[in-house]
Amino acid sequence: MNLIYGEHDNELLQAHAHVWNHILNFINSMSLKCAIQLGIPDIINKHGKPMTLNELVTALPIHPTKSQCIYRLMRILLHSGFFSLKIIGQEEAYVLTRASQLLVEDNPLSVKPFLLAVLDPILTTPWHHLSTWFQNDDPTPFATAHGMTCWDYAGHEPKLNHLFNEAMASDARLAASVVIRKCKDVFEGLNTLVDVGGGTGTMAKAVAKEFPQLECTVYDLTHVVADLKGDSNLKYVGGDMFEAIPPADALLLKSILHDWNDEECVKILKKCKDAITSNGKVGKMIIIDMIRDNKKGDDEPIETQLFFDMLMMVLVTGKERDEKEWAKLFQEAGFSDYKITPILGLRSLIQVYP
Ligand SMILES: C[S@@+](CC[C@H](N)C(=O)[O-])C[C@H]1O[C@@H](n2cnc3c(N)ncnc32)[C@H](O)[C@@H]1O
Ligand SMILES: O=c1cc(-c2ccc(O)cc2)oc2c(O)c(O)ccc12
Repeated sequence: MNLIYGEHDNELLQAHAHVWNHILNFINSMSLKCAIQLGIPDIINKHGKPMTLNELVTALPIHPTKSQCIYRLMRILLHSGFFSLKIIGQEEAYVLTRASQLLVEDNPLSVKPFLLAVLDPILTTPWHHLSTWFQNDDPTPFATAHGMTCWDYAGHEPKLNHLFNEAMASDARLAASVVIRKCKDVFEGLNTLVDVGGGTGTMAKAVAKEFPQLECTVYDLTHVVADLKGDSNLKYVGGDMFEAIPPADALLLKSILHDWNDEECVKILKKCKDAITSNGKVGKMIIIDMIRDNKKGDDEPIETQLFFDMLMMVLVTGKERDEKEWAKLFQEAGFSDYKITPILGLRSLIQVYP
């Protein structure tokens, strides 16, 4: 190999930096996790005005020998856009950015539960098994790491069940607020709705509150709904969507189909079709999921889609699909038409008709 680059020195150095940035990329995630665990966004938020380094260090629950290191943690988080600096008198002081506002505990749309779930060792360990998984016949790197599926593990291990349900609930709060404001008409004229794989019911509760005439059911695995109590127009039912789905005018499937491979999705969709066409009625499915965009555009959304797709491969048997792939699933399960409404950035609401 020719190691004398001469006029290509610049490209060599750029390539070197590119490789190092990828090797060390985990430092961004881990620094952010540390800041969240120390409560830094909450402390700055509660301070109510820009916070100097001294004020921050004094407020933090850290050992005095580590005080000198906080500015280094803050420096990398400033660089990655989680905090910014304001000049107050002669001093610089930290303020939250839009990104760190989404990590504050009392923000109802907080992404903090997701961060704590995705970066928990239960969900990061499978990444260390990715190459082994490529060489064996396990269904997922999660199964290679833990010896069972993510769903079985959550059924046995309350910590994962709790982390996962909290994370999904935080996402459901965001989705519910947008869907109810922007797509109210989707629920009009319905008498019954089943939220298939509805988790602990955050989305269904919001819909049930907005539409008091609508009878809502949250249908999920028994370990997820076992201790949950419904109210006037909301109930919880435990069961397996691969076996049967309670009949309804409409079925909601939010972040469900991206968890499963094509064969599994067609099985679920056929059960959905049975549920919305029972008793001679013709209902619909309301899917909220990502539609992968194949066009080259803004770099960040493309990278986010690729990250989500890898997440679905490593933790579960799923994938993120483009419109053609979605249409193929609907057609194979016997549905005749669908309508896409883009609502949440990369995610869309898809109404699917038998
Ligand atoms: C990614 S979460 C989505 C939760 C909720 N729909 C939301 O978006 O907030 C997937 C859900 O599917 C449920 N699930 C997994 N396998 C299932 C099955 N065989 N039958 C019913 N629900 C299942 C999980 O327990 C989990 O609550
Ligand atoms: O780690 C995740 C994250 C999601 C997720 C994140 C943000 C959204 O807007 C929707 C979904 O979904 C997951 C999922 O469905 C799963 O089975 C495992 C992990 C994750």
